[in-house]
Amino acid sequence: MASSKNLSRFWEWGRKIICVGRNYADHAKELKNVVPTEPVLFLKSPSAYVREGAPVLMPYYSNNLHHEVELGVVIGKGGKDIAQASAMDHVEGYALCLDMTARDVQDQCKQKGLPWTLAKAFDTSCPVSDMIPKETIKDPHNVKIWLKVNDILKQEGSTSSMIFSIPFLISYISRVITLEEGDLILTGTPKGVAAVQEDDEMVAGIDDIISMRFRIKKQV
Ligand SMILES: O=C([O-])CC(=O)C(=O)O
Ligand SMILES: [Mg+2]
Repeated sequence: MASSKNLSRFWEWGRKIICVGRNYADHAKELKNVVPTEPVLFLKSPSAYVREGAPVLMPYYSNNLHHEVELGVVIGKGGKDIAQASAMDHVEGYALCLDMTARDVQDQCKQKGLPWTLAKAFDTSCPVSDMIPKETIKDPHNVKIWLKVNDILKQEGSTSSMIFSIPFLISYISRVITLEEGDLILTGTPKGVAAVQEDDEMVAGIDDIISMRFRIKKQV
């Protein structure tokens, strides 16, 4: 069945999910982190993907699951050492993504100097929308990403506030990690991250281009 795979269903490719942290100064500050001078990178497992219709699960070891709405960039053409000038040629499209974060676990990891895997990479930690064709978003550095919980607006930010641009991130990441078609880059979240509870409903969107909804359930 591998031949039936289509990049429009990038989440089925099982490729890398590369996340950028602290790419919005307002969010770095709300968590009392310094505003970075170089991108902060971490990874999620491909098993983190979850699609509308399935629940987002609170890991059994966390009591403080946070939403982070982010613009995702779907890689269409792989590469290593990609120049910023040609970086956008490697983009197939975009996706609306959530970087679900077990904040209590992340805080413990930070204190102990341990990696964030348990806080960031658990199953269902990466809800994703359908792929948005590249042509639909003419300027990915000028769209509004937003998220509501139970109809209350929690996050709303413009991608114009990103510290590191998409071409910069593609170039920077590809010096370290070879990019492959089907990879996804999460470009960071604006301020307003907060906890969700069992049975809460999150609705997120990119302007009025796309929206998606997910319900929170506890891992059993
Ligand atoms: O956990 C964090 O604060 C880092 C992060 O993912 C983001 O800024 O989007
Ligand atoms: Mg994030």
